[in-house]
Amino acid sequence: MIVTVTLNPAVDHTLAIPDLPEDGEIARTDDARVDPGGKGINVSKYLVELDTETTATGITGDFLGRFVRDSLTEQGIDSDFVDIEGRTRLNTTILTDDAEYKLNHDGPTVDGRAIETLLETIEHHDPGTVVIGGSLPPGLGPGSIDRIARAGNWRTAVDVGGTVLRDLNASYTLCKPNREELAVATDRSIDSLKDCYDAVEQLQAMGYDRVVASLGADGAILATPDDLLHAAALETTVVDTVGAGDSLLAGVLAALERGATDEEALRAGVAVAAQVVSVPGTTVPPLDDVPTRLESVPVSSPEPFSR
Ligand SMILES: O=P(O)(O)OC[C@@]1(O)O[C@H](CO)[C@@H](O)[C@@H]1O
Repeated sequence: MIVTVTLNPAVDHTLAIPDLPEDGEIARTDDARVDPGGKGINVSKYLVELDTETTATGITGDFLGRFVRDSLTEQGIDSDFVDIEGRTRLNTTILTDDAEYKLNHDGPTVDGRAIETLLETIEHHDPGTVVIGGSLPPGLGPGSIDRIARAGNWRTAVDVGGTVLRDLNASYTLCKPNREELAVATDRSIDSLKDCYDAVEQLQAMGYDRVVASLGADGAILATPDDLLHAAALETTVVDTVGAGDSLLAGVLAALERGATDEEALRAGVAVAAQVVSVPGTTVPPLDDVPTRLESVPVSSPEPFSR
């Protein structure tokens, strides 16, 4: 069973307008939606659609926190959050005809004591894997992620920012950087796939057993202690990319949880992400046809890196 931890959840507000308004103008639209979000929560949403047992936990507060919890319950997603006095944030995505703007709030200040309550919650669910996803709210540092990773006999996977990836010290079974996070975590400029492979190997040397790198139109990489695999992205109509990395991670984890090979897991992740980018916000599209799409994901082992 996979417990996801979102230390800084969000209500995701997604609005579509043809163009951004000029200074002083009002743009009006009836094309808007709100979803419970934050990276760990999204992973749980996709895991449930992939028939994988999961509970979402983390730290919520006030009426937006209530919205997150109630919406997950309505969507049939098990959750068990620690409630604090501060207010869960509202993150906004504006989709215009030719661009995607994402505005993320810092979130409420969280006291380190909330982490101790959170640990009891995680332990209560007895997870095999804990996935910690998203930014740290003000008041918490990377040490709180290490604290969760070290607290139990579970595997810990992280989907966190580049500087946090660099600063973590506990043992991690997997991390999921995007291109920018790869660059920051390894202090490299990333201009080519070869740069990505080098950065991924550097992250493994830093102690992450497996690295799943989400590279947008360039597909994804899965590096394990034995293999380095690259999958090209599937052709799809992209509505927006919010949640793409979370769905890649969920697809990989769900497949590994079922005992799939690394290559099958990478194919599954890429197939799931292709479905998710074709719907707005962090809406969960039907994912039951993923098994039929696996063979269409082109996977290769980059020659100079074959292990
Ligand atoms: O500010 P963070 O925690 O890095 O990212 C939060 C967020 O942008 O990530 C998710 C998509 O991956 C959204 O649901 C959410 O709004």
